Amino acid sequence: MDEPNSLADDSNTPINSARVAALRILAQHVGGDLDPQLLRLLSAAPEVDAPTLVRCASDAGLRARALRPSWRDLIRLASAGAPVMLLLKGGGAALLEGAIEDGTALLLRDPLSSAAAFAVDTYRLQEFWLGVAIVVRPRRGQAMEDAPFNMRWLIGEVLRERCVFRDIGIATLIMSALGLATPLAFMAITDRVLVYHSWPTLTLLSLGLIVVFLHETLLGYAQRHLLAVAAARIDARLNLFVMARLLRLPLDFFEKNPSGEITHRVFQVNRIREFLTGQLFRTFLDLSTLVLLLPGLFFLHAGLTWLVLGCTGAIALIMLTFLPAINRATSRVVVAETAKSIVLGETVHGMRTVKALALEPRQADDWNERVALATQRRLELAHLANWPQTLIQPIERFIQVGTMAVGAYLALAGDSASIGTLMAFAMLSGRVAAPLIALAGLQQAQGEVRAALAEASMVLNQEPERPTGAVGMRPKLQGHLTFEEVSFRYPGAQSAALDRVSFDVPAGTLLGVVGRSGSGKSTVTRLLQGLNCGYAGMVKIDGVELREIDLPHLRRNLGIVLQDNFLFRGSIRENIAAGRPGITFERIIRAARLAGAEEFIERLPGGYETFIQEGSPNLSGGQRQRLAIARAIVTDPAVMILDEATSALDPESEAIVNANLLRIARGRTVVVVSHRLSSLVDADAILVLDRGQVVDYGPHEDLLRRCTIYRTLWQQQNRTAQAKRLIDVAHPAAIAGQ
Ligand SMILES: Nc1ncnc2c1ncn2[C@@H]1O[C@H](COP(=O)(O)OP(=O)(O)OP(=O)(O)O)[C@@H](O)[C@H]1O
Repeated sequence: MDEPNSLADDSNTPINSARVAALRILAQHVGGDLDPQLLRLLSAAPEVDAPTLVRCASDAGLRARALRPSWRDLIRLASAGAPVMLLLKGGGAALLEGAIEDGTALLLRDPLSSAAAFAVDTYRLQEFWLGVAIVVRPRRGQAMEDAPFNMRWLIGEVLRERCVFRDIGIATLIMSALGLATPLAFMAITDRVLVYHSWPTLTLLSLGLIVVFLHETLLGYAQRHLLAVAAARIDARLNLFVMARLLRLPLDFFEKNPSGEITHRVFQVNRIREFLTGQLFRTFLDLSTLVLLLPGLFFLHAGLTWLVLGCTGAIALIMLTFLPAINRATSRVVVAETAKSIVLGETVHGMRTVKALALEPRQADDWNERVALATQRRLELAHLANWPQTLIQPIERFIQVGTMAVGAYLALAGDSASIGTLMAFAMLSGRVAAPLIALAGLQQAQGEVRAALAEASMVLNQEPERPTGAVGMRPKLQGHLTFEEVSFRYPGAQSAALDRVSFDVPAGTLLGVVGRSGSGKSTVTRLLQGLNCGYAGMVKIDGVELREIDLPHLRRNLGIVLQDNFLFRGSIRENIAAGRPGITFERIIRAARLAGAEEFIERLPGGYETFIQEGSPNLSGGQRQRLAIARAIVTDPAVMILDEATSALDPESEAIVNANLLRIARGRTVVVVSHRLSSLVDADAILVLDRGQVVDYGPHEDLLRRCTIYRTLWQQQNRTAQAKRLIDVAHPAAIAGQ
């Protein structure tokens, strides 16, 4: 049996083999299936760290977590039989197989060998363990992942913390029992100490109260701490859930809905969570104290207790009467607030255009209008909500003060209640009424929450791009593209974007796609990326229908460059690697060189480590485009799609990209959508589309001869180019003639 250290230092196997093999074993253990292509990339990577391993497992739909467990945690994990990998120093890994019964040693196994597990104690482990463990758990049941986002689902999530809530509940009950002590002590002081001048009773009561206060303080701290922990955990889970749901939505959804509206709707989840763990939970906690307080009140004075309950019932009635109107007003506020967010999101997102077109006044007017409407709606709600509050206030005051007056009247009329009893009753009665009033108040909050839930579920309950858990085929792609009688209509569109489109492109072809605006060029590339699946006919890559192919696998094998590419915040190196695991720095440099980006990257002060801001304002359009090309080719994809990738570039940048295009195209299929036909002259074949139909397919010279649309487009562009040349020539002459 090899010592674990030797796993890391084995010079015959790649440095990451142990970690990759361990990940594969963990995934198999929980019924997962990792993409072999991804595993190959990982094996070749310079370092496979914990976040990379977690990401790979998550890519395969598994739930993985990196932990820093203590020895006791490791023993617990081993005893539970959880599939766990320990990361070793020097890049190695070991599998946690079990623990010796007395907890003095763990059983580890080499993932690269079939030899039996070996035992290590805590001291030995520290020598070669990095202190990090990866735990992989099976994906949740499909039904659970696809479960609709609704109140039931949310309550289920909240109840996952039921152990914490149980502890909080116990603390609350003890506190409410202790809370009875104060009024009872006052009662005793008034009725016994003051009446009989009893010093020993006073001392005893004082000591007792100090103990009670101490316990109350400690329990209060524990209660708030537990609640904060539970709320934070629920919050974290909700946030993960929201992102997971957002990421699985189809692109169509984001194109149809303004980003401000989506963000606003999604944020409603936080309001719902706050309600569940805040107002709702606290009300139920307070209600639970009634179990002790109500008998206490009845014990003190039954008649007055019925009076308090009667007043509380009246308050509830008032609130319920106003409830429907308040709910309607709340919905109107939510709609107005959403409309506000849309303008805000649009303005921030399109600030460049706003500035360029001097649209500030228009945006400001739009914003002012929406703010005015939202303010009006809020005022209407506040005005309406003011009524029940105004009506309730005297009843609340009566509960606090009136019961005292009624009690005094009863005492004068010969009732047996003592002054101390009345004081104790007055102190307790407020605490009984408050949760009952809050319960009625919940009804109002519930209306707001229901509106927020409807908002959030409009986004979170959208159909996903692909059914959850669907893992399709993962063939090794060569790049043979086939469209067979493909027809496609965008949802809600009047006419078809593609109409019985058929063509066949052998692997390794440089294919140009041309046509007038709206002819369906981009739609062809969208279907190839699996962005829209509701088409008729067949789209095949290497003979496999696209819908059969695993979507992440398909997209990993495609390199996409669009007209306007989004670069993320981070260094140039990170942007080219684009978070893909296993990309070496050499590959990044090679991709940058091939894309013609190397020369400008090296001139930047930080080179590959130069930081670019979101949207990359510190780069020119040409530089951004070359980076986008480098990002697309860094994984050496079988198919590259350039959709108007050079149309926004200046002639010099365009010339650089075009000069590299033939080099980039070597060994892969490249689909170039371009309005500039001159950049497609060297293409192996050109597909001419018009109104969603294939008009012709062939090399430039043939099309020029036989395809009228192509010839017209070519002549139009040549005429423009000729005119430009004439102006260039005429201009200096004109200047010279002056
Ligand atoms: N997301 C969408 N929703 C609805 N209709 C769309 C959508 N995208 C495109 N279309 C419509 O589909 C048709 C084909 O559009 P497509 O973008 O494929 O054309 P194109 O040839 O790439 O045009 P351009 O050269 O102007 O980019 C057009 O009529 C367009 O209006």
